[in-house]
Amino acid sequence: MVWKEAVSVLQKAQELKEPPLMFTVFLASFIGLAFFFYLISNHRTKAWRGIPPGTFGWPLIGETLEFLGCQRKGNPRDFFDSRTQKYGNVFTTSLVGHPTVVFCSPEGNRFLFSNENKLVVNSWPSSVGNLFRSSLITTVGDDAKRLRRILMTFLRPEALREFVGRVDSMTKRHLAEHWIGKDEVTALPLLKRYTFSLACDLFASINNKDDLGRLWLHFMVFVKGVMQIPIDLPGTRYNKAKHAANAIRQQLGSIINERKIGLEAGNASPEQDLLSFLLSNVDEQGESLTDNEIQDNILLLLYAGHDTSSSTLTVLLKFLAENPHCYEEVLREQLDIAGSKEAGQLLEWEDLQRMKYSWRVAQEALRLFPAAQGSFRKAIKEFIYDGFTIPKGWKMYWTVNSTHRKSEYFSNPETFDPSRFEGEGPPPYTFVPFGGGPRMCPGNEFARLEILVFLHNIVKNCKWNLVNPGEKVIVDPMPAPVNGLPIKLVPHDSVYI
Ligand code: HEM
Repeated sequence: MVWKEAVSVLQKAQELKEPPLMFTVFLASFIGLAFFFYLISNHRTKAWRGIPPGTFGWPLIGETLEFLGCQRKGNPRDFFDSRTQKYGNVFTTSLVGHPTVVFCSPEGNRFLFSNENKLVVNSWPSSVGNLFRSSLITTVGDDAKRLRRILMTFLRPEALREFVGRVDSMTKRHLAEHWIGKDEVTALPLLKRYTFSLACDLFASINNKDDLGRLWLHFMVFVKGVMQIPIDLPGTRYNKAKHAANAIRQQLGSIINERKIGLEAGNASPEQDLLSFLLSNVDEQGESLTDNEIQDNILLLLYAGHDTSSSTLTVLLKFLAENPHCYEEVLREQLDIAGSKEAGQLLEWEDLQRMKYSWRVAQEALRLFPAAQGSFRKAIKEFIYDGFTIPKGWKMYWTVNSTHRKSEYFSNPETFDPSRFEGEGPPPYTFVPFGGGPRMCPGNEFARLEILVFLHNIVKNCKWNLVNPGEKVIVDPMPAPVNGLPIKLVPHDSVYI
């Protein structure tokens, strides 16, 4: 943003015939200071004894712009590959204002996942912390364990199995409204709408069109500001996200108040959605979540839960169009399941367990285009890893981009091949789309549910062809085809919906 502002001042000055003196002084000072700090910061890595090699980049912003830039160009691995070639599988950089050590190997993943609360704790950039306040993502140690236990009462398979039929009927409605009977659709925006509506319904029974629409508008602004340098000035993505988060909290606050009344009067059920679960559940100390904690955690789950699944479904549709033999195999599996059901009978949890090939296809999509790129940790004490010192307080980052497309772990890594997940599957800690250890994604079963139910219903109805074969996929912040994946729908002769 600092650059953007400097460039816009520069453009304004260029419109004048002669640059004003103040501007010249400002620009010279800016460049001079930036260069001075750049030199200092590049030396700083050498000032610490025994830390992994690397550079800190620019003052404040470090190497964040290059890190984000590689993602937006569709090549998130470039940032890591260029550094691991120079420095090895563990290197130092500076991201979002912090010195950060990046771990780039299955051993590094295992180390970070298994040392949570012993040597490291979860630690997102302050932009994320400020936006999500008291939610799971910003808490560590016993507080995180407590929150996770409470959230898992809803997200664990035993609870989710009760919601499969509801997800199936919502999916059928969504397809009938937006896909079936259309010649051409753009997949990504529709899938975002699908996963967002599903999450709103299952988390807080928000299904009225006006409420959903209002929440959606705020959410689109919010999502863009989460992984940004936290410059809180009017007009920055981060500042807009803060305002959007407040509006979302307000909307959730009213729903919480209404629900409390409904639960007391017996007009709402304690099992109807996540919100009811949270209002009705107490931990072992007999405490339940405060209203603020509920708002923050629902905001987090809506954020973590809808863009990730819609991104995965979109790339999945792309791969199935590009690999007709995989599509045919998924269709065969899903028609087998459909054939075993009575007319009008909805899917059940046991049906999902039979979708083995379809899930391998989804895993292969998650290998090639993982929805989340990695996550941050912080050292709670100084320790040695692989002969290097990691100072107390420093950040660490693990990333899917260091293993998912490496030929050491995946033969022909660029080829879409779901069969690699047969049998024992990939070596441990190489395929990590949901992370691992105590901070592993708590929504993985929920994501599997949405993805498989959608796949079941779409393949039963149609095939599809890409309007733009070879459409590039960028990562901003999730993988997304640049044009949102327009596809031509080709209905089957018989309709199975
Ligand atoms: C394809 C879909 C998804 C992918 C690839 C994914 C991936 C991830 C990853 C990599 C993490 C970070 C783990 C770490 O810090 O080491 C994470 C965290 C998280 N995810 Fe997911 N996720 C998905 C869907 C969901 C869904 C559907 C939900 C909610 C229902 C969800 C909720 C969360 C939450 C709350 C966290 C923070 C956990 C913590 O800090 O302890 N995710 N996810």
